[in-house]
Amino acid sequence: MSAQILDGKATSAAIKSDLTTRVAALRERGITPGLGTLLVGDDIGSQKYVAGKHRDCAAVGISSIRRDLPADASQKEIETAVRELNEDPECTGYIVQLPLPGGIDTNRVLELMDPAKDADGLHPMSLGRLVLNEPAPLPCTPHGIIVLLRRYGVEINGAHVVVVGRGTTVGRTLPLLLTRRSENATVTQCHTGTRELPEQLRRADIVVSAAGVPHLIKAEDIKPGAAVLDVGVSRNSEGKVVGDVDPGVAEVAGWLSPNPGGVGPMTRAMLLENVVRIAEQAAEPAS
Ligand SMILES: Nc1nc2c(c(=O)[nH]1)N[C@@H](CN(C=O)c1ccc(C(=O)N[C@@H](CCC(=O)O)C(=O)O)cc1)CN2
Repeated sequence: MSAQILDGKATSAAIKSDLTTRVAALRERGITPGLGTLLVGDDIGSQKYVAGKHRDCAAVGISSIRRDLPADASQKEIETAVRELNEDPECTGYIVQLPLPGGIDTNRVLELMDPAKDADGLHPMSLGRLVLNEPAPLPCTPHGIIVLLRRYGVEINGAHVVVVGRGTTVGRTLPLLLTRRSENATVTQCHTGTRELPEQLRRADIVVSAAGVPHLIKAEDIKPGAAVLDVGVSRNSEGKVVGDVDPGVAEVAGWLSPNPGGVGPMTRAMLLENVVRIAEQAAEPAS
């Protein structure tokens, strides 16, 4: 058996094509959505991701606002850039690329963002609204995972999902989305401190690994036919991405997201979706 590939590249291309139409409709009404990014430092991965986000914007007709600061930028300089993005009328939604350099108070930076411009769903107000089941921009990677599973007809309703990882962008937030009534999954959250991880994995219908530990997830720990999504990013000595999932998993799983080419492109597509939705909502405020 060989797993069906959950192709994030192809799926995100289809989503971007729909978004192009929605952006054109906004532009016809004189509204130009603009994505702002704040990137601090010279981490190769973060630079690549931000560059990719702006390429995507150009492809769908969203305008781009880039603020890049050096790795030694102070807390105050970063906060000033956030305030400028809050005030910039051309920037209708923005993100602070994570992680920020060591020594920076990330939560303080995120708290300063205008929640009405939160394109990442990571502002404390958005996260609180998600917990409370209120409408909010959804965090891009978890949302992308759910859209990818749905596009390939993987049953989420009633599934037992094991999420490996406890970071804000995936591990903490994905269980919040999966346990909504609309998804109705049962979630076990694991992390690098979990004892007996293989036993947990073997019970899963869907495994999502975002631990950042190369080849942590082995074929012998996967239930035959399960869906496995690889969100882990480590880099080898040539700078190439190495995922959390061992290549042998392809022989046991029913579905597998490649890495690269799986969840990453979906993350970018969901960011565009948030930017477009924020602009549409601002154009037609709820009565
Ligand atoms: N503010 C945020 N910071 C970070 C987030 C986030 O959602 N918001 N998530 C990750 C990084 N990330 C988005 O910013 C991201 C990761 C991966 C990709 C992607 O397209 N990856 C490609 C491979 C690219 C490569 O070779 O490195 C793929 O998987 O095919 C896009 C965005 C942490 N920070």
